[in-house]
Amino acid sequence: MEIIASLKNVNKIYKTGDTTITALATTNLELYKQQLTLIMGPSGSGKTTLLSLIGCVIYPTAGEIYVNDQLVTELSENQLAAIRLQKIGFVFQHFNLLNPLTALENVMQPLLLQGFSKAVAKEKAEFALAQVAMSERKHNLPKKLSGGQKQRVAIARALVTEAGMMLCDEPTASLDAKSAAQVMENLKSLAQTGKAVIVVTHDLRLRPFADRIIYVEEGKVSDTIKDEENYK
Ligand SMILES: Nc1ncnc2c1ncn2[C@@H]1O[C@H](COP(=O)(O)OP(=O)(O)OP(=O)(O)O)[C@@H](O)[C@H]1O
Repeated sequence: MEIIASLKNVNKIYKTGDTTITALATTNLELYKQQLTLIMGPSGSGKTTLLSLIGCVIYPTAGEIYVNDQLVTELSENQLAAIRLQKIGFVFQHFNLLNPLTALENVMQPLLLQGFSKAVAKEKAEFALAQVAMSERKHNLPKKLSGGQKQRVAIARALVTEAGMMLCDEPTASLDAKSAAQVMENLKSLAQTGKAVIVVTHDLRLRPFADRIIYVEEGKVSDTIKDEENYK
């Protein structure tokens, strides 16, 4: 299996006043292409911190992070922003679509930011929308779409740049069970096309969709669950 990102002796410690919070204890981890990896854990356990580190959103307190064999922890904020735009797709719980724009225009946005022409952006955006079965709704504004449909547009927007890695923070938390299953099926088939799809969730019902599950409990990463009672 091909590695897309790795963490070597990485930790993240927050200091506010007199208190020190170890959001992520020292972690060694490799993430792979062509896999849907679930990062699971109770509220406040460090899942978003781990995802933000992998996604080049925050710097670790110590350790090294590699994305596509590039040591990203030595890069500047601007260089990290460029990596996020080109190499990583983000999907959030609340979709974060731009309301005045149609589904198609929303998906074109990251490509226009990257400097693609409108014609090329449109062609690529239409292909991405087809991958999540949203072609028929491409001219709809977000307010005319259901929650599940909005999330599929958000997934198309995350994959349109041909990012190798898709990072999803609670992508199904606002959805009913049927829409959540459809979104997870979409993400799973994207993993099968070669992408590394990494999904943070506290919803244990999503486990059947995963190729791999990583548990984060009290800032510690492991491949086994300690106490299911803490997950809600
Ligand atoms: N910017 C910050 N400053 C101080 N403490 C922080 C910061 N970000 C996170 N923390 C703390 O680090 C710990 C881990 O937070 P994190 O958001 O990673 O957990 P989580 O598992 O994603 O939680 P949830 O499921 O509730 O989103 C928590 O104790 C949190 O309060």
